[in-house]
Amino acid sequence: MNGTTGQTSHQDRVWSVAEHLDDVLSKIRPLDPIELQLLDAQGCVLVEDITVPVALPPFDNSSMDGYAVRVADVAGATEEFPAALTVIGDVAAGSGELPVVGPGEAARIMTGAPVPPGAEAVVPVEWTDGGTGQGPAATMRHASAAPQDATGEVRVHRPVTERAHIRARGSDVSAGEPALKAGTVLGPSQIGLLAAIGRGTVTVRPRPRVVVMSTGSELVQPGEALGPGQIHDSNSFQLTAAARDAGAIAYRVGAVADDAETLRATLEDQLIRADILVTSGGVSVGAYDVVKETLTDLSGDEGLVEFRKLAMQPGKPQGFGLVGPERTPLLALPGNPVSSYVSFELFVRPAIRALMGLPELHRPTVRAECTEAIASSPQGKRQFLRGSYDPATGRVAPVGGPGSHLIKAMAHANALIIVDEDTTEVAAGGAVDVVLLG
Ligand SMILES: Nc1nc2c(c(=O)[nH]1)N[C@H]1C(S)=C(S)[C@@H](COP(=O)(O)OP(=O)(O)OC[C@H]3O[C@@H](n4cnc5c(N)ncnc54)[C@H](O)[C@@H]3O)O[C@H]1N2
Ligand code: MOO
Repeated sequence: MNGTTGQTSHQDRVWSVAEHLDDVLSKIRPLDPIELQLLDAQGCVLVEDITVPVALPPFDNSSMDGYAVRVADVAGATEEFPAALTVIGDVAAGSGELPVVGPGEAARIMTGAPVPPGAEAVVPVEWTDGGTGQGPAATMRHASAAPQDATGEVRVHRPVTERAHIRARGSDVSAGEPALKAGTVLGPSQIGLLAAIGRGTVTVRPRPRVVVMSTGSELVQPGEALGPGQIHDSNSFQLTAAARDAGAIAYRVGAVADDAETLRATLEDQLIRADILVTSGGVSVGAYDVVKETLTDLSGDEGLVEFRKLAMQPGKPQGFGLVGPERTPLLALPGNPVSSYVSFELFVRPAIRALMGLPELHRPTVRAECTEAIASSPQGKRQFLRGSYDPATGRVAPVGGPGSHLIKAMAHANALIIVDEDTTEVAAGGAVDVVLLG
């Protein structure tokens, strides 16, 4: 499919960052919705409108630990001249059988417990003697230590108005009202609301499964000793972490050697569990750049991956296409560690978020004052330098140089400083756009 002629023309063309991103996003469709348990749906986009089935709160209940009383019984009460009421029992949260509060009576009631019939208000325990016959109570005595407090007499020191300290049925939300609209991203509070209205499952777009595969015969798993010429595989760890951070379920495949057959077989194996495939390395012009070699040669049935040059630094060589029977998106990122991470941020992260159907695909970008001069930036390329952004001052300081092997500087940065295509230098104090990495 992607024969020599097509390949040559693509090689000639230099793509802008925006063109490559548009091409990637134009080929990504949100994943089909599925029904998930509430906690599994965290961070996902709801695809159904949810209506409240029953009012919240479902019944009138107390907002205080105290005594459920009749208003007239405590009118004019003071500490000096308290209203003495007969305690007829306890109403704890979860109580099903409620005592009826008659004239001159009170029921001891706990926060969240249903207001018993006959009661018109709740007096907080601090406004009473707590049944001790002493001064104002600071707290109730535990039922296990003082079971007698559920009966006997309580002295109330202050009057209450009708409905005081009662949370009315439906005061939060009434039955039939919309709870959440389709398109809502489910954060902790939305999950809390769904649970409160009794939803155990919801229909959402699922988290994409991202398979991350690094390539390179020089790569050794961290924790293992290095031989001559070897380095530890850091990209697959960084990219897997980045995929999780973007909201995906990420699977890291150990580094694949620079061997076309192994790579092809590994890809075939991994397709089954991937909504998106990410490779690092092997996309440049070297003799062992096996990702490019293997994926350029896919038969039409297997899909099509294009390799292209971007007007960008780092991240010049990139591959993108759809592979396998499901035409799974594959992004082949350059192997230099900073290049692969910056490429992930710019292209893979938005793709993951598009698969999730999220409304905002991109990291926030702000305008910032650059604390140091940027002496030279390549003409015609969009450069992404690592930076440390201080939201308090709105200033960003470059961290490390432009080299795409500078792993430590990346780890000490929280932002990418954009030096656009037409800018070759930035004076100290000059304004730059900054991508906040969060
Ligand atoms: N003659 C040319 N050489 C190169 C060009 C070019 O245009 N002409 N482009 C350079 C640019 S820009 C980049 S970026 C890299 C991309 O190279 P590859 O994608 O083929 O990556 P590799 O050659 O496999 O590795 C590059 C570099 O990164 C290290 N690496 C790779 N994988 C990992 C990993 N998982 N963990 C840590 N480090 C990794 C690898 O050892 C190399 O040092 O090509 C330039 N060359
Ligand atoms: O463009 Mo490469 O990505 O500098 O290192």
